[in-house]
Amino acid sequence: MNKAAQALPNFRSDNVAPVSPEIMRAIEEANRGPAAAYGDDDYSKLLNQRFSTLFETEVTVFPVSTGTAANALSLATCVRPYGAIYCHKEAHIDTAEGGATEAFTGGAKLLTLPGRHFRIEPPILREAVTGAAWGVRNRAQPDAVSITQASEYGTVYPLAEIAEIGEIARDKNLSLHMDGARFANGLVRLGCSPADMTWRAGVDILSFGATKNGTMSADAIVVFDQDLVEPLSYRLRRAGQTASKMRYASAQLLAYIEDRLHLRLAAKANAVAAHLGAGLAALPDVQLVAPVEANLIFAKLPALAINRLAANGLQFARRGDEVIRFVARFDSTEQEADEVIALVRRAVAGSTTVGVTTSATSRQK
Ligand SMILES: Cc1ncc(COP(=O)(O)O)c(C=O)c1O
Ligand SMILES: C[C@@H](O)[C@H](N)C(=O)O
Repeated sequence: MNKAAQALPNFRSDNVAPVSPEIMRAIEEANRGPAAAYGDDDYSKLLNQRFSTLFETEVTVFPVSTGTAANALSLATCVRPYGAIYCHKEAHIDTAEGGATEAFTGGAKLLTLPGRHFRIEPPILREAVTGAAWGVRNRAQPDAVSITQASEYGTVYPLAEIAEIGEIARDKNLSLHMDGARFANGLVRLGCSPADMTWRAGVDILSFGATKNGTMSADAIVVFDQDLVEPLSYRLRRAGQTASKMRYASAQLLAYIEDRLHLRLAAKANAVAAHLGAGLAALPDVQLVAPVEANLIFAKLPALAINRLAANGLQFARRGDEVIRFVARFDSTEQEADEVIALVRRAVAGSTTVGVTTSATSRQK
């Protein structure tokens, strides 16, 4: 990448974020002398207690290294090989995890559903569940519902919607999984407690994302339904997700929830996203595809404009010809957002000029 492009703000993903200074200090602090392996260290032994306090109920916590592992192993623990999982048609478990859930469940089927604002709509779910081929041997049998909070398009489920989805799941004895890759961003948006956004609304198992929000490849699975703990523990080991030097992931996760750090970091990302989204929405020929409720912005603009932005080296993800995705991080700034707004303004103005030709490669996601 040329030097000019390197100087541009990077809103490609929260996955490009550095590790937050607080988390680096926690790693440094844990890096002293030998420590027991595979979760028997002093940091890992504190996880259940500290997370049970955070979630105001008994939970069991398993550090994992990726969100995909968290999702696939969570679902594998509550879904039979001949089972089915309801998820939104834009769900990450269906669109971007290489079939991990299908693999780790032993072949479960993802039943994708439409839904406005990129969220599962309870009436649509209820209709699908009610009309499922229950007991029909040649059809996958529903076992779970998976929702993403905040969603893949940066929208956030209101508590009442989660509770309604939880009720539908419970009525049909389905497990409810939450992909919380951007969990803290959702919490900040709602201003609610972790308990209210999970188990109180019926969530049985949570992919607790932290990597996008400041940790170093340290995510976790938080289990509310304690019947899932034992089978999950075996699945984690056989999947290579029981780290020998678990102290480093555990030290990070403890620091991440200490003194509301997770909320402080997410709040910074959400605030910059709101600023960037408002600035883009005010531009001619630019429309937001979804409300900005977390740290992601999806905007529709002329394909030529996106090509120009790519040609200039701006880092972003793309959804088709005319939709661009920007993701704000805990270390993003409003100044960087203003720079992107100015670049988009010029790109759109330039792209509407007749005869504009660019050889930019459009960058798919
Ligand atoms: C909504 C969502 N869920 C899950 C994941 C998977 O996380 P990872 O890339 O760490 O496997 C991502 C990706 O970053 C994501 O955006
Ligand atoms: C690309 C996608 O898989 C990743 N989760 C991101 O949001 O950047």
